[in-house]
Amino acid sequence: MRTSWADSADNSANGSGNTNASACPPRGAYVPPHLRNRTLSSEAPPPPPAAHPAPLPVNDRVNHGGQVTHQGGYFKADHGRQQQQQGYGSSFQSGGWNGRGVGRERGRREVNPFENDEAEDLSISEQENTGINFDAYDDIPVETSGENVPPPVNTFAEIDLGDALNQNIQRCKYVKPTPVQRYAIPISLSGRDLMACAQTGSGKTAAFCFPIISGIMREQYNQRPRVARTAFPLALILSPTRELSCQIHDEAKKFSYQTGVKVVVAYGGAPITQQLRELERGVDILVATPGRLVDLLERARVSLQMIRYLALDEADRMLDMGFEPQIRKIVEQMDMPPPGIRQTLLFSATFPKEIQRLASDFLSSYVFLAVGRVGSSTDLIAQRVEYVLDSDKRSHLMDLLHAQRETGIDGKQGLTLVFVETKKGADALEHCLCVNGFPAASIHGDRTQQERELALRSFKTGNTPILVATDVAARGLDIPRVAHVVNFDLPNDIDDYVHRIGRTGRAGKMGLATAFFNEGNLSMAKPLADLMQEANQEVPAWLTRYAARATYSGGHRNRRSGGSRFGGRDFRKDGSLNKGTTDFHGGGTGGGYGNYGGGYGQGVTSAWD
Ligand SMILES: Nc1ncnc2c1ncn2[C@@H]1O[C@H](COP(=O)(O)OP(=O)(O)OP(=O)(O)O)[C@@H](O)[C@H]1O
Repeated sequence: MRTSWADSADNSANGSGNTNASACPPRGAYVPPHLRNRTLSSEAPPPPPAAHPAPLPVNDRVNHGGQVTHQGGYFKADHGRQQQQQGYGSSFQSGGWNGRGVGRERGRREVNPFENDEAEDLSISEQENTGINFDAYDDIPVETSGENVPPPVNTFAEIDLGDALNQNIQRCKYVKPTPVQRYAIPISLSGRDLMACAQTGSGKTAAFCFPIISGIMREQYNQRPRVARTAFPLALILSPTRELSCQIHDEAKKFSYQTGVKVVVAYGGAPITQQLRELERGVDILVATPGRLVDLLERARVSLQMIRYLALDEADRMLDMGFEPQIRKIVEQMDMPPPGIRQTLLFSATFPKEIQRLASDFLSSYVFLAVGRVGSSTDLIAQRVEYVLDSDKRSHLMDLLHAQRETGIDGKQGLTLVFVETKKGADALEHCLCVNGFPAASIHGDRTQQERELALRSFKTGNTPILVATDVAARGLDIPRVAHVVNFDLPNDIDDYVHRIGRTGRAGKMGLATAFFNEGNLSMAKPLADLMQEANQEVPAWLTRYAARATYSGGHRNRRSGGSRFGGRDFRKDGSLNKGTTDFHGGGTGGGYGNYGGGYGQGVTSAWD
């Protein structure tokens, strides 16, 4: 009989299990708490040096040539920009598309992307999406700004996305739109540019995919240039990591099944020949990482001249110092139509003002949408912070993992994602966990793409229920059953923390996030304490003292200094750029929101590829 990993930890501690355990250095040799006779040093954090007395932290192109009308149950937009593009008709036939072959991808039988879902135990797949707790969203504050913002919808039925897409929404078991979808879909369908900031795990992928797919279905794009071996996609979706691009591709394929809209993915680390072959077979929506796309553009295998929709997922990350030059090259220096001709959709859970300012170069008379409280730190994610010395982190982590054996979800072991700062640190921790009987895999930028995919698959399936990761896995990844996120090493930036913990507590489900804090994380004390307080989490008194100390010593440089009720605030409202109007929706009690930090601190880019 196969024993569980926690059992094998017990066995190894008893000397009967893992023979590799002896290979681990003495500090790494794990002894479960019940077999030990000592208390953890981390349980009683040393008080910080006397702090200065300090108060405790308290708890436009609007009408771009067309009117948006609400006709017969769906939004119709007379996009002025479409008329500027040659060859774009607009005879949307509800439920079908123009000249697109149902069930065929340019002569090939279309693979049913729902096949695996249907083969799965129905009760599980039902739980995944229809089990979403929409009540958790009732009290969510929403802010829109910009001129003539189209009104939100309450149901998918209110917007005619087309029969084929509607069927796919049903196949996905999406019963009603999430808050970001309620607002973003009508805004995008009306043809407006959009900067959307909404909590992690709240359904942003569908929020930008549905309008793109529906738009392509509804219009005729039959006059694409014919240049041998060059692909002319109509939509480009960029994301910062290979894994996220693959995930968006998988989702987009489900949403576009039998619509005739063809989705292709291109990302680095994988052989380019296969991707070229796919592109040659035709592409409507290209999902890509920036590096591989630049390669394809330079080889003239892709032209952006027909791009009608540009979406940046994790847009703040895409426009920070690591990626901005590549993004500018793709968007501004190649042959992509300018803002106002193409429609641009930017999505993230975090949007620092400095990045908003950069992003506005890519947009035309856009709507800003903020949904939900800061980042993902809603009540759905229970946040804990523990004082743990660097030297105690491994044994403390193993204690947490050991304790989890007792608290499986629905009789199943939940998955645990452990974030570390460096690639070497990831390797070392994975090794230590494995030799101590905790089946772990790791993922970081020094791994081959094959190794990365293998690790992710093994984690998703529960074969290795622990994944040690750098920030390469911090954003966007939607892995069901991630019950616990451990910040073994805290990031230097509170926004990175928001994205990391957002790998749990997704789509209305509960999750747990534990952070190990020590003197090395002083700059995170105040933003972390503020964030936890805003999310109604218990802030340990010692963290409050560190936060006060950090404030007084000037150690706090994080960008979200003021705290905010929203994941971001429209930077246009701060200065002379404020031409639009602002609407607030829902959100329960008042309290307004403070400044969204401003300033853009240097991000840690080393863990990214
Ligand atoms: N309307 C809906 N009803 C039920 N489930 C939904 C709905 N929309 C999306 N989901 C599910 O919610 C989960 C999270 O969605 P998604 O990955 O798009 O979140 P996100 O907002 O992009 O998160 P992140 O900020 O981490 O990238 C997915 O499993 C998705 O299938």
